[in-house]
Amino acid sequence: MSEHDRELVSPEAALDDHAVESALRPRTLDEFVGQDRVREQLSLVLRSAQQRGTAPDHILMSGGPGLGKTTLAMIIAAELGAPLRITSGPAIERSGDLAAVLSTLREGEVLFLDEIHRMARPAEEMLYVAMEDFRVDVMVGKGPGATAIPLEIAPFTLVGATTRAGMLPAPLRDRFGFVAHMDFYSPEELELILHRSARLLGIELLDDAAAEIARRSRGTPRIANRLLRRVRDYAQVRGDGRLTLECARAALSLYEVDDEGLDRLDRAVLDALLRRFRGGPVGLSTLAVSVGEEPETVEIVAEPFLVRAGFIARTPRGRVATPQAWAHMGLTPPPDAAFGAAALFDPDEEP
Ligand SMILES: Nc1ncnc2c1ncn2[C@@H]1O[C@H](COP(=O)(O)OP(=O)(O)OP(=O)(O)O)[C@@H](O)[C@H]1O
Repeated sequence: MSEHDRELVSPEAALDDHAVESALRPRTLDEFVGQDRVREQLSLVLRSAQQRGTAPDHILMSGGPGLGKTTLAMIIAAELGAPLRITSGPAIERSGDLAAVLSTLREGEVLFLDEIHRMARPAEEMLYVAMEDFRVDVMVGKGPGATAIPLEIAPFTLVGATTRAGMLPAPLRDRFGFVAHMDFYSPEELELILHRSARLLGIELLDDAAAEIARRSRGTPRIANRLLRRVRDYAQVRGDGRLTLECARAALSLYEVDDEGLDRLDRAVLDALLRRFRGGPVGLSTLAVSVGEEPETVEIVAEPFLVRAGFIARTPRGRVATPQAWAHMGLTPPPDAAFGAAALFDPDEEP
């Protein structure tokens, strides 16, 4: 897959998208579309803390890329009227990196720690203490003579985000008072998001075009907004600027987003699963190698949607294609295809 293709269909943010993405971010909980349960729960956590005049509990958000975790972190800070500090797990390579952030927090500040599961282990331990006791133990000296000097820090609210809640060590997970599970968005919710974005970008988006783009956006607002921009390009260059159903269909097929919203990576995964592994069961790493991707990319970017859309089932023996996958790819399953194993599907189980 070329970089260009990946940029179009991947839920990961591409660099030049950031300016537009931040312009399109909802600023308040009321403007935030969908995730109704999370919104309601979060609103209670925030309001009650405000009434008590204390910092709210630490908040963990789990969910795939592009579902709105960063947006929600910004909204949390805005709703609390608190400053926001943003960092990420990979940026914290040593506990000293974390100590530098924690010791400069202001009272009530919201610290957004993206990809929290990728933080260095020693820093994790420092974070436990900071979250619970608002203290960091700064190590002075080395070897047997090293001493820990406790340093008080201002009470703050940690907002952690992860694509893999299951990978967080239990002691860290347990220190969050509230865990928000972000799910894929329904096509109706994505339509609302698209209309809102079109309004902000000054684009004339017709209802049936919005429905078409929403249906093909893999349940992900970031993808919906990105496809909207590509359909806009098409309408501008080849049409009269209005985003009609015809424009949407033509542009999406040009960019190889299929009827179900599957992109090149999704189709490569399905193709390998069906043709090479006769529908499975096959392990995730083997599947990833056969499409030339990291297992993490297949697991986080492609698989959740393929499972959700009913093309793949995760079974204790590996990934299995469903009859719907064979039909979608226009292939006939062999007589011994392992559909039966799909009955063992348990969404919480990691084969
Ligand atoms: N509920 C929503 N309503 C409207 N727009 C949304 C919503 N959620 C996300 N978006 C849009 O999608 C884009 C991506 O969202 P965001 O950056 O918050 O995702 P994320 O989950 O933090 O992804 P990543 O983990 O990859 O950074 C934002 O620019 C925002 O415009």
